Amino acid sequence: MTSLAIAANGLRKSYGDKVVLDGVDLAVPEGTIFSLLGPNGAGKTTAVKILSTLVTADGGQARIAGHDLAAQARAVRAAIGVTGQFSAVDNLITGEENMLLMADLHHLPRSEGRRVAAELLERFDLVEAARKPASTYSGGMRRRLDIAMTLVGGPRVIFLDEPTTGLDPRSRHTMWQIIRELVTGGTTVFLTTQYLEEADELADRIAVLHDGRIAAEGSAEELKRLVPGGHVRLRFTDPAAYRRAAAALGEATGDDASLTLRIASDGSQRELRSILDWLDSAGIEAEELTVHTPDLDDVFFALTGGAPAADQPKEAVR
Ligand SMILES: Nc1ncnc2c1ncn2[C@@H]1O[C@H](COP(=O)(O)OP(=O)(O)OP(=O)(O)O)[C@@H](O)[C@H]1O
Repeated sequence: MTSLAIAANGLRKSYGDKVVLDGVDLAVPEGTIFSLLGPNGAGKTTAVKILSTLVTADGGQARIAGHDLAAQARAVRAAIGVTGQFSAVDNLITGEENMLLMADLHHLPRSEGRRVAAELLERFDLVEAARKPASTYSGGMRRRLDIAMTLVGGPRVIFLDEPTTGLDPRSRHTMWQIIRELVTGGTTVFLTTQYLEEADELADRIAVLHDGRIAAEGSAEELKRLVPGGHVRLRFTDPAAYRRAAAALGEATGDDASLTLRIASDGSQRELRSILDWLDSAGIEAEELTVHTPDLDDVFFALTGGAPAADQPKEAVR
């Protein structure tokens, strides 16, 4: 049986009369990436602060890496690393000095500290910048240094609070690669993000935080199955072909202006084949066939009651 790196029950937190967390349960198996997804102000950072012992919950319990959050806070702190909005990087000193300072904080012997720092600077592609002040680093370099510093203590659970917010696409992809590599060594990653795409890319399991509660939880695929919205779209250039298809396909919704038909479908090979077979046998030629499968945007907006996602085809098959 896989054990849980994070197990939380009924976490509550209010600031004044604002309820931020209203009974949050979490179960994160060891060696996996878990993503807590939510819009600005949903309470993601508050959850990270509670689970990393920085803030005390008003109610509920949690065990992190097997240690009770309230009774064994020191053991929890020794087992975790936290990076994110509250970066530990000191701008006035170099990247290497930041690393060595971290090694000192973890009471590593000097030679061991140097070895670990060099290894991590190399791993995070910071060797060239190592002797430069951190103030000269780009946003992506600073995040990499931040994570490298967190790894000095060999944490079993890492909290990454919005690790890619504000990064350009290239740095974001580098960060994703780093996060994936973290779990291959057995580390557990608890990631908060506002980016659905990021959760979809990285997370084994995703929880959507809304109104202080977990509105839904599951793998990206499981969450996508929660919302309807999958369809196939046929676009015609010949109005006569469009009308014939519309008349024959009773269940399709038509848009006369764009000569487009929309047919509810799960996008499976079987359903696509039957649509194509039907078109062939009726001698109707569609200009274009596109498949729209629900994505995390659809899930997120369905759960949080926002505006529906732009109705864009995600995958063209012909
Ligand atoms: N120390 C505090 N005192 C008062 N209110 C707070 C405090 N910390 C957070 N809040 C409030 O709690 C709510 C949740 O904040 P939190 O930072 O956890 O959200 P978040 O989901 O991490 O959002 P973001 O994506 O903007 O970081 C917000 O309304 C915030 O204003």
